[in-house]
Amino acid sequence: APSKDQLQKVAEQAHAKFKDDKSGKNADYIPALAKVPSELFGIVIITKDGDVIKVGDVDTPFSIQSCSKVFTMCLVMQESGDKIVYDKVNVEPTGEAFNSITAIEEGDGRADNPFVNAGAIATVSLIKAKSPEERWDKIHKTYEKFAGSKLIVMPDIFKSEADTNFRNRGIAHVLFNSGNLFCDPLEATEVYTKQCSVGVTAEQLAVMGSTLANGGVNPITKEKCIDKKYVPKVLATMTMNGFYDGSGQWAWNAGLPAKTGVGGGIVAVVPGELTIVGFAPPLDTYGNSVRAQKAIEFIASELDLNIFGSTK
Ligand SMILES: NC(=O)CC[C@H](N)C(=O)O
Repeated sequence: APSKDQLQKVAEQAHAKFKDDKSGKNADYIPALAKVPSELFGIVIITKDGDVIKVGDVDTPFSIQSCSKVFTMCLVMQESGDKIVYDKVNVEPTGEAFNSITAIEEGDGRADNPFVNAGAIATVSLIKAKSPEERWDKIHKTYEKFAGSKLIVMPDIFKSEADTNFRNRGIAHVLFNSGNLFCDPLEATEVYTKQCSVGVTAEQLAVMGSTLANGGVNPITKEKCIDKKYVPKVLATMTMNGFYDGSGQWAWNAGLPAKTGVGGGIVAVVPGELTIVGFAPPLDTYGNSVRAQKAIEFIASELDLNIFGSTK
């Protein structure tokens, strides 16, 4: 495994190499995301032993967005087992955009996988809860356990998305209509929107990822967040679906399970070793952060971390 000094050096190189890269564009379909400063750029690496390497804007909270989908999947697996996700949501790539409705209709009516919006909303609906408050509370507590710190919903982001999320409300209703959503559709959408609006720093997101790199145990707090036996399923799902219709290109370039969010975060996992988080708001056409991708690809390549084998 690379030493702490090596990790620090390569993280600094990645930051220097890509910090002036202006390509991509902030998400603007959620109006509040368009206003986040585009130049923000942070990189964090956390090892399974709890070593923390930080470069750049690592203390600025940003909305977790779709990186959250990983941890809600973990909650449902921990609560009800892995089979429920496989059976009720499915685990197949759609080859379509993250907010596709066509993908649901072209398949068998299920949401396809937990990391597109349809699948994430369906996953939220699988949480055992008697009220929206309880559903949200379980998610919130799960994320805080994975992060080992207090997390709050960013009010401006939540309001902005809740006021404009008509497409996600539509997706929830399409799923409900075919028997593939398991609570009230507006409740599922509202709780999903809240989970996407949780604010995390790059460091907090990295602690969340490091818990998956460490077999489900948070390496900082030592708390168990998910059974070890479920972690490979989560990482497999990240590998296949973490970047939506850009997942093939990511696997080719980085060779790491990872999940992106339209807030600009990407959390990547080297199983059994470490996590790498990149944060930079401008996105490519798939909705994945440009600089975070480049930084993680660079670090993975320099340190030869590709899970499929050495690329040297
Ligand atoms: N890809 C994403 O990060 C999308 C999350 C966002 N909250 C949405 O539902 O559209």
